Amino acid sequence: MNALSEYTAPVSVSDGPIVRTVEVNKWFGDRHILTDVSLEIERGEVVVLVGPSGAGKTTFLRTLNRLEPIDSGEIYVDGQRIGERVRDDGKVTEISAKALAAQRADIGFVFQHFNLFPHMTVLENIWHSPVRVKGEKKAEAVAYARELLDRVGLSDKADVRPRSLSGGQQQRVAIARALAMRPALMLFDEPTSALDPEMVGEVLQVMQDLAKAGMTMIIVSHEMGFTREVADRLIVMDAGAIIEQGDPELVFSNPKHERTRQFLSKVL
Ligand SMILES: Nc1ncnc2c1ncn2[C@@H]1O[C@H](COP(=O)(O)OP(=O)(O)OP(=O)(O)O)[C@@H](O)[C@H]1O
Repeated sequence: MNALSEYTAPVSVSDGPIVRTVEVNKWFGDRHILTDVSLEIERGEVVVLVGPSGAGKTTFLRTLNRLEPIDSGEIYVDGQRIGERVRDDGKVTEISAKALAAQRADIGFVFQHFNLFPHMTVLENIWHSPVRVKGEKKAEAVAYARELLDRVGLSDKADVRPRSLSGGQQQRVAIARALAMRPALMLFDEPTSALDPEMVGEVLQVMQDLAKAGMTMIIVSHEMGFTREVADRLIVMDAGAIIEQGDPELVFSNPKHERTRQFLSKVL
């Protein structure tokens, strides 16, 4: 499989952290799901987010591209406030659906279930959004889609339908599809947890290549071997809050929080 070494990040609009959240709070009904989550992620950083079931990891990822609106706090991606604008009088209002779609295009999202379009070929799945959403020229989008397919080791599958691929192959296509939008940031929500064990390695390899190529990544995963090798930072969430973070090896060997210790004893 070719390395993703030629990945080119889009031109950034700012020099600061690629992600900055300030005291983000989220409620579902009367349940407080995210509590004052403040976080900065640097460009090129690979962060793995862990925590027990229900800790709020998925919800947090979804707030980053506004799949979930927040109740209070601020979220900036590449210096831009996501989904909201602050009016001159200080009031916060939602941006237009079109402006939000443009912001979302900068954030690649890979889910547990790949949700490829079944009626399109593998190649069409990859170039479709850059043409439809970003207005790229078809010939260029197709050429880049072929390049990405090659980089995830699936050049020979360009013209087949997703259903004829294995789960691991489909997830690699989903990663290529997200990369086709030339995102500034990639979010992964348990990308290997729905796969048969023998498929996990090939997907993690693609993610590792991407990390080496300098992509900024936030990954929810319980793959601690991968985390040890690839992550710059491990963040532990519990009950909607960040309780601990740091170099994965240090957190593994010397967890500061009892809840971290309990969680790690189950996954290490
Ligand atoms: N749309 C929703 N409406 C109501 N409650 C929700 C909704 N989505 C998530 N929740 C609740 O929010 C809490 C956090 O869920 P979330 O999926 O973010 O946790 P998680 O850390 O990703 O868990 P897991 O590891 O099980 O995926 C859970 O208690 C969940 O039931």
